[in-house]
Amino acid sequence: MSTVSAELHREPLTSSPLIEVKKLSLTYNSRNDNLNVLDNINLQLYHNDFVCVLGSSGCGKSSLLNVLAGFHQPTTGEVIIDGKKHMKPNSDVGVVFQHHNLFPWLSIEKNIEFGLKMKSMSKMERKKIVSHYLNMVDLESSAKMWPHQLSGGMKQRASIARTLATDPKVILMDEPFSALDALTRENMQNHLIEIWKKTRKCIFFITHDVEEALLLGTRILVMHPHPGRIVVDMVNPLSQSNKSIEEIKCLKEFNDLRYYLISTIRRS
Ligand SMILES: Nc1ncnc2c1ncn2[C@@H]1O[C@H](COP(=O)(O)OP(=O)(O)OP(=O)(O)O)[C@@H](O)[C@H]1O
Repeated sequence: MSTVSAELHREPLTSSPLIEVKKLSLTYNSRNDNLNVLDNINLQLYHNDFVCVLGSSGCGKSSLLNVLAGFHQPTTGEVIIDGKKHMKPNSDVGVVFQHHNLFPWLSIEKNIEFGLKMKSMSKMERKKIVSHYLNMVDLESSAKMWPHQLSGGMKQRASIARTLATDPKVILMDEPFSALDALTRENMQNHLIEIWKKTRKCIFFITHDVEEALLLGTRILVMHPHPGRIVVDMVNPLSQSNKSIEEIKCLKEFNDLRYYLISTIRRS
């Protein structure tokens, strides 16, 4: 690596972590085999963090996300969210998957409203929140449409709005744009940056795309496999830039970091 300095993440002086992962390991047990997928993961996530997670296929990224979501229990160690041990899925944690999981029998606005009904909110409150998030993801004119009438990018925007509407403390995203064409993907990246700037939600975002991580993340993690572990946890110096995506891609620093991250992933 030439000019790039991959600093370790430094704790912000002002806040305590929103999420703490302590000495976490995960083993999948099957009849014939035990697969040690995650080993000694220690991680702190803060309010305002946009953490992008990179690593070769099978290194355990989704397994880590599943533990953070509460879908899997760690074999050892623990996940603490806002001071409480996290044991099962709850409204503190929102998840956006690679393929949207909108209910096909509900309109877009009803999909976004769904989680709010679960929270027993008044109709007026629900209407206000749905309208706010429809506006944030630029889908006001599609409010009455059904999921099958929307493009792939619009469906993912609706999924993000539905997740945001319930006001989770953290949003976990598992390759949310990987099924989209290049142009839509770039559009979605711009949307997500804008949403993050407005909400400053803690986002944990898995991607295979090093450029995407550099364009979106305030922090970048790289995992290596066998067993899955974090080998890089760095602040992304490009996240402070006010430049456009196109301008950032032309920077020497962008290309140096890209080269550094790709070679680190390849070394696994
Ligand atoms: N439910 C499960 N039971 C048994 N093994 C599993 C299970 N889920 C994942 N694995 C295995 O755990 C390892 C890590 O898988 P995981 O999906 O977490 O990796 P990943 O880094 O997200 O991969 P990809 O980038 O290809 O999505 C793989 O060897 C996978 O086969």
